[in-house]
Amino acid sequence: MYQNDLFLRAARGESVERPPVWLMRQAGRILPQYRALRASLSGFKELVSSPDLAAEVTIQPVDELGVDAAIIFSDILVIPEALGLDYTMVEKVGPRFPRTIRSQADVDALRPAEEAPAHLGYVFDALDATKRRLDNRVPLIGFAGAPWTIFAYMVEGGGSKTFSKARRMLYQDPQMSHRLLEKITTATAAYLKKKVRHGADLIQLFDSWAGVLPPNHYQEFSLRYIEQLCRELEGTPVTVFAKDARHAISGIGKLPCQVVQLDWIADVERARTLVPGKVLQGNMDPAQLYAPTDQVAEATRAMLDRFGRHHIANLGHGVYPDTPLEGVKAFVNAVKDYRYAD
Ligand SMILES: Cc1c2[nH]c(c1CCC(=O)O)Cc1[nH]c(c(CCC(=O)O)c1C)Cc1[nH]c(c(CCC(=O)O)c1C)Cc1[nH]c(c(C)c1CCC(=O)O)C2
Repeated sequence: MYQNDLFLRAARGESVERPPVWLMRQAGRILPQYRALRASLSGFKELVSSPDLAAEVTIQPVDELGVDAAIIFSDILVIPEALGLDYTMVEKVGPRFPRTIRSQADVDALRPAEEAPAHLGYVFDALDATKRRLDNRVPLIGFAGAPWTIFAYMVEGGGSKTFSKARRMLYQDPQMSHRLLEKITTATAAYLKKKVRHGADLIQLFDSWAGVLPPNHYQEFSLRYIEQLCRELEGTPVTVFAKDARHAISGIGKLPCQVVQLDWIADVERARTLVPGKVLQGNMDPAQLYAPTDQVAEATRAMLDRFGRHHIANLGHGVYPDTPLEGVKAFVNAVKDYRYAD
């Protein structure tokens, strides 16, 4: 079906000749083509909501870097927006929500979860345009935020070091917290199923703020909703990324998902033991790509040796926007030149 299906074969746990490679945030400011297009637009949201432009930047890293998978250009924050909570993307600051969730009345004022996909037509159109233009060269990854991470943005109103407003709500009103998480989960499940119908071959769930929750709260307010999403997506491979959640790894190992993304702090040997039978994705330190290119290549080979088989090469988090393109290419090419020993 695909000219290059290495990524999907590896994600299904098949034995492949070398690990596939792609980078989180590969469609973005590391590419001069992206920066040029972005400069001609009013902002990030115009790019996200214009299907042809989103398709164009989705494919740029496939052409420029030769990665083994494309990831649809979008953002995890389209879900709160579809639920009726608008955000703005402030240059050099990040996302800001002018209105946040503070009470049950705020939760009730959101749109019904079932209606969310009807407000996300531009994402499905972007998937359609991307599939046409990719012309079966490589598979396409769809994604969403994990419910806890979306909850954190909706309550906090933006990024935060501590997410103390969001965490306070878990202690002060666990019932209401669950109602909001249920709503986010229902909307996300409907959205992701529709992404699959529009050609997403694998779904990655980003729990970027997993690391601020203690183990009991991670189980109660995050993992169970991720598990629900994995179950609803049965038949489609799912990758789970719980960033900075060292304690969560054994719980994630029990999820009905196929791939587990590791951050760059993670201990690969420990993860192998605690996540038996799953494919691991990751986990080069994004800062490693600032090094001279021969060192990048050497560090990449060392990482591939450490993981062994059943691995998808990636960074431990999104590529930093000011990473030199030579460093990114040295990483991708070192993986593509690698062969498993046996
Ligand atoms: C937390 C989170 C967000 N968005 C996302 C996450 C989870 C991953 C992670 O932990 O980083 C996910 C995301 N955001 C974006 C993608 C596109 C696909 C890809 O990986 O290439 C993906 C997968 C585009 C984007 N999303 C954003 C950009 C930069 C906007 C620009 O070009 O001006 C891109 C390319 C903006 C964004 N979006 C978000 C933040 C905090 C920011 C600001 C930080 C920044 O500027 O890099 C929310």
